Amino acid sequence: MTTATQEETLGFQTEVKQLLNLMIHSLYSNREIFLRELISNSADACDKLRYAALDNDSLYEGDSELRIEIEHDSDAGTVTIRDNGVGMNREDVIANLGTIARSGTAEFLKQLSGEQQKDARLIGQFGVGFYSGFIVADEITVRTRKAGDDASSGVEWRSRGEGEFTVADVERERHGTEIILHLKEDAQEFADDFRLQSLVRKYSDHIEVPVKMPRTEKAHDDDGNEVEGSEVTTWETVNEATALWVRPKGEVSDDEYKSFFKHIAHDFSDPLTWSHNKVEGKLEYTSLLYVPGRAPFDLYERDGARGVKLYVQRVFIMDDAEQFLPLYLRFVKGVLDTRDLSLNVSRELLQQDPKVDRIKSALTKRALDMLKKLARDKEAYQGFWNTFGSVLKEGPAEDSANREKIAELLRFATTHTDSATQDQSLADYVSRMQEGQDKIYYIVADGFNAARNSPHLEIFRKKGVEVVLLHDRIDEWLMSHLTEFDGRKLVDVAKGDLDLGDVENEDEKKAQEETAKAKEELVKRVKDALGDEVQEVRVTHRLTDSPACVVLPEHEMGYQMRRIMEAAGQALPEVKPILELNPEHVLVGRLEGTDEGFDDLARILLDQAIIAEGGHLDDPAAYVKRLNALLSA
Ligand SMILES: Nc1ncnc2c1ncn2[C@@H]1O[C@H](COP(=O)(O)OP(=O)(O)OP(=O)(O)O)[C@@H](O)[C@H]1O
Repeated sequence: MTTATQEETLGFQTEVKQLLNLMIHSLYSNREIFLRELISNSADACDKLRYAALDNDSLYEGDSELRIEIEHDSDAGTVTIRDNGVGMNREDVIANLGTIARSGTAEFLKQLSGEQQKDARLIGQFGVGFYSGFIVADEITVRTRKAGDDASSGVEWRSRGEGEFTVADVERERHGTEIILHLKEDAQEFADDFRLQSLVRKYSDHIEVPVKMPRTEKAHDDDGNEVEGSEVTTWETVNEATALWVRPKGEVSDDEYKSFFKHIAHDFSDPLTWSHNKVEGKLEYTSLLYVPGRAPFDLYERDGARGVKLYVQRVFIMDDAEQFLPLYLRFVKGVLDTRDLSLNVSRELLQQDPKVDRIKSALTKRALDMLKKLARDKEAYQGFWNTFGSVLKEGPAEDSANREKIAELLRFATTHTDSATQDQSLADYVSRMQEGQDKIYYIVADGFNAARNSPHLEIFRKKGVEVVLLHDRIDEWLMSHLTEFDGRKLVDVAKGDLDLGDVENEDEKKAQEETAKAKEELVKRVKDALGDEVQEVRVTHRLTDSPACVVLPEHEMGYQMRRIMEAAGQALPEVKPILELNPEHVLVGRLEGTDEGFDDLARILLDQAIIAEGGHLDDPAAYVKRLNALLSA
């Protein structure tokens, strides 16, 4: 008998209430996942107990055969999931089953719209865990006791999922957790042996902890009739119950790999690809790495979950061991099982162990190779790139040792396709380079159209020289660390002097020099008119349609990065642009012939060039006034 004392009723945290509401509604057609989620939690609880018991055997309380039991009562309409894992005390229960302690949750919930399909996708990204029980149950009872505590420290938690829950102290002989789902009227189908067994096989086959279900048999008399009262119940293991990564590759089916991914990543959708490796020799480890099909909700959260599930000789040590993969591969999920670390390893110890670095560098290579293989399938890779490309772009800055490998995996929009889709590799670009071209050209702007229509591209389009079009926030940062590819320099077309190499012939170069000479007087007048608004004025041949453009010195921080840093509150020293004039343009010709109003026209050309660059004018009203005066003259 359990006598409940110290009963108190508490409210769910607001986020839990919101999540419950939306989840029940939007996951209706995915209802069966509740079982996978609850089994996953139980398996984690068993893993945690095994780990804690390494130091203190008595935590097993004489019951070291870790297992999960599932039973149902079709008359009562209940399904029970029970484990002899680590269990929870009262405090744990209130914290774990009453709140969501992940940062970014509130923002995530704001994105949910009430539109079923969209929300189901988003909630899948978030991971619903324990609360998914309420998709099929209108009441849940949890009974639990922390391993090692007294039998009197059991806790009972009850809730109808409607905003509050009740906790009470109960006597509990067994440690571990029991979750009783009181099925909703329309979910009674789950109180069925066959249904439950097939769900366990479908979702939880590869979990190392055995999942057991009871089988009751009755004896039969000589006439073949069942003998009353002769029932014998045995607990049969329903799942395969061996750790999937331990099995040889050839024996694991794609479906098994996929469902294992869903277990470790708490993801609803299939992974894009995976890589399973057993390494022997100096380092000994088995790794199974996955690229998910979609981004988790906290991909850009500073403290978002990342890293692999770490095992030492098959014993679970920790989730999210972030020391084994670089930050730019934070989307990779997986398992690492090694003999090279001690079972007592902690997060702090991981940071000091040189073997960790060696494994990290090996796993990084594996992950990059896995992406390289994936890239052979253009369509699948595009899916990957659209989801995780901007994270991979952090790579060259973070991991200079693998810079070239990462560079091969990058995809860009370029003037070759003139489309915003980032689907061209640098190798594609190099294969199309013009005769005499020895550099890879790129432009960085705030948006795709600003990049594509930048005046800086005019000469490149005229000469048929391809330019990489960059506009992601990270792009300028990326390019500041990616200065070469395949022996070719990467050059920002909006910085420094224009150098088209041998794409221009000697005659053209000579003609340009002559024009520059002929315009020396004009250049000087413009510089005098603009004063220290600009650091230099010169004529250019990079323009065909525009009268002028602004250029930055070669090693200056670009406009995009400046704007991002300024928006983040960083004070930067002011930088004056170089104004370049197109000597062929009619407005420049007109400027040359102007005396009165020269300063205003020169100023208009400068302001326009800044606007075309995506920049902001210091005094936009003055610009409009000057322009209007000119238009109405
Ligand atoms: N069977 C269980 N035994 C012990 N603790 C449990 C059990 N089920 C849940 N918990 C505790 O409750 C916490 C919350 O569970 P929940 O499923 O909501 O989230 P999670 O497992 O941490 O995250 P997610 O499932 O999204 O990865 C768990 O982290 C764990 O500490």
